[in-house]
Amino acid sequence: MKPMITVHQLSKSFRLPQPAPEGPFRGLRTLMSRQYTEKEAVRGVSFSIASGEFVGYIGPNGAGKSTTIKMLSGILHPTAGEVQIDGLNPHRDRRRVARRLGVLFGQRTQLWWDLPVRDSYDILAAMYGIETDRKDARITELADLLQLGEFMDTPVRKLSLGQRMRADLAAALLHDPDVLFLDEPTIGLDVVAKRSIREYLHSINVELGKTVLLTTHDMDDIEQLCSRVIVINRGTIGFDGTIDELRRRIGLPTLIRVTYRQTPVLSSTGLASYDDSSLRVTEIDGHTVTAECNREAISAMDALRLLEQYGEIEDVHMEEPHFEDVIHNLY
Ligand SMILES: Nc1ncnc2c1ncn2[C@@H]1O[C@H](COP(=O)(O)OP(=O)(O)OP(=O)(O)O)[C@@H](O)[C@H]1O
Repeated sequence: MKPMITVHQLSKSFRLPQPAPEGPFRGLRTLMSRQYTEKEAVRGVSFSIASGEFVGYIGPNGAGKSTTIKMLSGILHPTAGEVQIDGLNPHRDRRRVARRLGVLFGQRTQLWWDLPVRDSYDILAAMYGIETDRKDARITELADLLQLGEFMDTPVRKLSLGQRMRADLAAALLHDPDVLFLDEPTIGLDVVAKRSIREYLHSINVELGKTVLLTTHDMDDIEQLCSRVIVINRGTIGFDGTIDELRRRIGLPTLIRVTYRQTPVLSSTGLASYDDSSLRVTEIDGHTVTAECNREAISAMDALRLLEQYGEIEDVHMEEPHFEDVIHNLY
């Protein structure tokens, strides 16, 4: 599939005034200083995203996510490297790229706070040069998809956070862009609103075929929505692949909890015989034994066969490592 977004050796450095020595008016003296330090926020980042992909762009605070997104959308000039959105350069072709891009910042709205939602769409449509007929059809379509009907005539400041996010999502989609940059679209939402936003995002990708780049600290968003994840840390890409590949790479163990019909013939001295890298018993509680299984080294079936030697198994429970824990290990 042809690439929709191409990023090649992208870098961004910020020049910061060097802090003045301790003393009175330190802040002011720092501002006046002619000495600078360079902060390399993004360092030689390269990736390519195909049309129709849904990609998570994640990393700890200060990793360089927003700086990358700002360069991708033409807001910031890179210090080095190149970006192409469907073959266009966001800095040289800013207007044309803006028509191809929809951007949602969960932390701040692009709607007019005191105006009814509908009026914000009118203003945005005028800014994008969308004709009245097309605009009306588009708003009807989006109101239907995102269920905006009940608050279309309500001022933005009176919306709940979940409603506001849906209204903002419609604003990002109004000009029918091919690519969406979503920055924390579920931030602050309760579980019900989160679920509905995730469903909308899924259908925007699957039904409308939009290419989506999602930045979030919510690992459930990533796990439920993204086919691929790119991890940035201290300005460089640490991982680019599927969620399964990421799990395998981090190699956190699967937990197997086995309940035997009788007390298993497994004493604390017996633990040692399991204690290799593939299967390690971590707890014995009455009839129940918990073991950590390294799925790279041993299959779940073989692990169970091993555990079967110690009694007749009544029940088995398996727990994959939480994605949040996987990511914690990566950061
Ligand atoms: N305009 C700026 N001037 C100076 N430094 C900046 C500027 N913008 C970002 N930085 C620095 O660049 C680094 C990357 O910041 P960025 O906002 O891209 O991180 P992030 O991954 O989006 O973080 P978060 O998850 O906290 O939003 C940080 O150290 C930040 O302080």
